[in-house]
Amino acid sequence: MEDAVNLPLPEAFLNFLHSNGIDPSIYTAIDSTPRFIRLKPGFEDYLEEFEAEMKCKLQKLEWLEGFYSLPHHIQIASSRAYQQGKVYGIDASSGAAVTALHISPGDHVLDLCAAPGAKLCMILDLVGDSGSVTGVDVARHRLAACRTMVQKYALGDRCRLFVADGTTFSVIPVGFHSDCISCDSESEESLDVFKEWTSRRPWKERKRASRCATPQLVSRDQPPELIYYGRHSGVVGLTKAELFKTASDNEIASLGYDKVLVDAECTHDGSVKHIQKFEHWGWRTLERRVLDAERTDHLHVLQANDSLFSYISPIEYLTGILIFISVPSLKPAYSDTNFIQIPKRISTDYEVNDELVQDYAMPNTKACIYLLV
Ligand SMILES: C[S@@+](CC[C@H](N)C(=O)[O-])C[C@H]1O[C@@H](n2cnc3c(N)ncnc32)[C@H](O)[C@@H]1O
Repeated sequence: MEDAVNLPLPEAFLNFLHSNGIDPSIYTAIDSTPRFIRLKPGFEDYLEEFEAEMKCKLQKLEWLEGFYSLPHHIQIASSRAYQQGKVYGIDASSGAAVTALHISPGDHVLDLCAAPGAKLCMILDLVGDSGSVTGVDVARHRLAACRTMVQKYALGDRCRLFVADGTTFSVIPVGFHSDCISCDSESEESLDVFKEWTSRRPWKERKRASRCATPQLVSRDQPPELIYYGRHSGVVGLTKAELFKTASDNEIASLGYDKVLVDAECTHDGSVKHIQKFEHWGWRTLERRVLDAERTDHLHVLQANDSLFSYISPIEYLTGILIFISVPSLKPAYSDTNFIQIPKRISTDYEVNDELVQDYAMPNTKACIYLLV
């Protein structure tokens, strides 16, 4: 462990790392942070072309199908394979989280913190032609980026994207509407069925976007806003009333999503990389940008809400596994609620999957995947 006193990190951050037993040098050792790509299934033959173009050799990750590690300095965004949607930039930790969900073809998956969508794309690749993925995110601008990604990789056919707060989201899975839903009223609105989605943004959405000078987060009580749906996502042909109908207490047991992913915090390779950007921006700006009390309070409310309550809403819809990802974050140091402690509140229900964590964990980082079964 490098002598912490010699590191350029702000003192408050060093104290936080120290109290959580995290080696501070991982944040300054940019050269040793691993980088990964995933090949889109079916495009394995492009590996050699990609290596030749990037002038580097990729290392296959034996424990994670389709994943390869590459030298940290390689910028994949300029490669043809990336531009043509054959290669994803995605951390191995994200891949491990998705793998832990054991997704099978045909599963209906709810991704409650979906943007920007690396895991959602991987899940879409796994659910095949009979499953579906419902992606939800509280940040409209981030979910719009997710929509772009889903379209770039031509994966949107069985996908729906909702801007909504995951703690209150209650839209039922694809395919259950015809069995259980009866419209309350045959109003004109309810007869207005969803037609095939078009990339031309409706007038209402354009107006809303133009009103938002700053990125917008929706509030808990705002109704979900559908910003994308594929042709076979189960939306086309439904009325608005059918799509947004909430299940009754009796129906809830039979209307489960097969798997639910709650990724409110970054999987840890991601969070380490975010912090490392301050090596370029200047560590002094970490104080201003991240440790600023007002800003941190806002983040804390957002994250604490996720951490504490997200699993409550989806659990009603759950027939499979809920995976809850936790990583060390800045927030505990600046709030009363310690993020790391949260799983203890649900200690009777979870299993820590140590093996998976060890496979990809960077030294001294306490990342855990909690599986609620
Ligand atoms: C770590 S990122 C998710 C990364 C994503 N799963 C991926 O693989 O690309 C966390 C996301 O959670 C979203 N989020 C935070 N609070 C939320 C909430 N209450 N409901 C829905 N989304 C939320 C944030 O807007 C952010 O996009």
